[in-house]
Amino acid sequence: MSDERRRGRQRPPARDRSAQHRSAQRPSERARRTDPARLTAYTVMREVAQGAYANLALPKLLREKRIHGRDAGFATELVYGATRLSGLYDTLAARAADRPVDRIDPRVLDTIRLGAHQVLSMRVPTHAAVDETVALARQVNGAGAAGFVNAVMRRISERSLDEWLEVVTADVADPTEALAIRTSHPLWVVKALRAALIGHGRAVVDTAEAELAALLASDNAAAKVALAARPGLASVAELVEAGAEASTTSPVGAVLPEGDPGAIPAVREGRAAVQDEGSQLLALAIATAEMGESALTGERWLDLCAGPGGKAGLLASIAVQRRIPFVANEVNEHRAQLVQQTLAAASAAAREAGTTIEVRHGDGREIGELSPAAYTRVLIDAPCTGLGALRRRPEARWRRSPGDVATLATLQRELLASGIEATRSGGVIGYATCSPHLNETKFVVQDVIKKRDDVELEDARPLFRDAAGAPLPDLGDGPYVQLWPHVHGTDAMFLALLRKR
Ligand SMILES: C[S@@+](CC[C@H](N)C(=O)[O-])C[C@H]1O[C@@H](n2cnc3c(N)ncnc32)[C@H](O)[C@@H]1O
Repeated sequence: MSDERRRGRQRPPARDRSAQHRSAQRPSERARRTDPARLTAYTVMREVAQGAYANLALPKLLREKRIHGRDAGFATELVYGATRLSGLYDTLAARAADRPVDRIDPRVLDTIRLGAHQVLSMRVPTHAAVDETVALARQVNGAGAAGFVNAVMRRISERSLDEWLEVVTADVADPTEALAIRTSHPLWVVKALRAALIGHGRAVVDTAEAELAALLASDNAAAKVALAARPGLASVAELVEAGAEASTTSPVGAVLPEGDPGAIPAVREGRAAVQDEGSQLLALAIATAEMGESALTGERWLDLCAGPGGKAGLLASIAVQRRIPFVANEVNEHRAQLVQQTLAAASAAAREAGTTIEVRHGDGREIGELSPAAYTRVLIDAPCTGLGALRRRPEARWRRSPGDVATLATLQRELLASGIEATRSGGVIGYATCSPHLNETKFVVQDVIKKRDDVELEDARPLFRDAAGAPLPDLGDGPYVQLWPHVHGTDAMFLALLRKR
């Protein structure tokens, strides 16, 4: 939690400097409107409540409202922080309002979440945070609600975050439940992540609590903006020239300390892309895995679940360099279009090189039967709960449920089986998720391969090399690779590497 607070210390918009003066005024005389950054944050919170994704809705609205620089950073921290920590802030709101949270209007609750985040986890002076939250409430929730928000905010601001955490966990005997409250994660997610840390060999029972606390803290910290230079289309040097810093984790990566990645020409032109460094390493691992002799000629690569096209972008550009035809498949039409767009630069390079990139719109479960043994490298980046990318998707932890794991596990098995069918003898298959949940990772792979004798599990760990070419440490017991945000600074990506006999 202290990590969250340290990283969340965005400077507030300039108008907060006049808040000291305003706090001496009577509430009826105070500002009736808040600033555009807070209003934008509120609007995005409401969109997220209707099903939008914060990481898509926020940049769009910031662009529309022409909010840039420090104010954009402030709005981003507000939305991400208030959304991630909404479970905790709702508990505090209920205490402060002396009523169950489901008896607080959801629109008013969003205003309180934003206010609580400013007071408890950001550097905004308390009086400014309370005044601005009341001004926002008056503007978007109405005058009656503003009085309620004022009372709730004043009670919340009577204690520091640490003091509140003591209060709300005082009667909680179970340490895992207390950790879930403190770090604002659903209990089932905390339990699943604890099991994953042990099951992937990252922790033993004695070290699990400390590892878990570090992992959950990293879920609440702002993730850096990572960029990938697509081989043959852009270089890390070009990204560095544009203001990024070369990644130490990924050979094709760079990290953007500040600014809009869309302003970098290579990103705008699809020659580079925003992409987690773990995803970059994973795509590079698939491209470099050793194949059996029978797969070395007439190569053809497949990304079975490609949308929106991040890993396909890296794989396709490498395939073009090697003059290998590449197929990206996606079941969702809109996402298939996104793949088409992100592969536009690689597709142009493919035409020039006399090779092909095809974007296919269809169900990956059918490809094994439609095109048996047609591909030499196959990536199955399966749809999953995304429990490994919670820091980038602030609302995800509240949207997912344990039932999703069971539904997805069936689809994951079917996609993996189809991918194996589509692979030629000697070819390699990568099964990946951005979740470390055991039921989506190891158990899927073990279950599928125990019913087959045409595939063997390979050690994926030697394929993970950092920017200097050194083996990436702490990848688990193998043969799988499991990355962790608190260890590698990447999303918690999982990879199983298989070879077709
Ligand atoms: C984890 S995402 C893939 C991310 C992608 N590889 C990237 O790096 O950008 C999983 C994708 O699988 C797609 N999907 C879900 N069911 C599918 C199916 N039956 N066949 C093919 N794709 C499917 C989803 O729409 C989603 O775009």
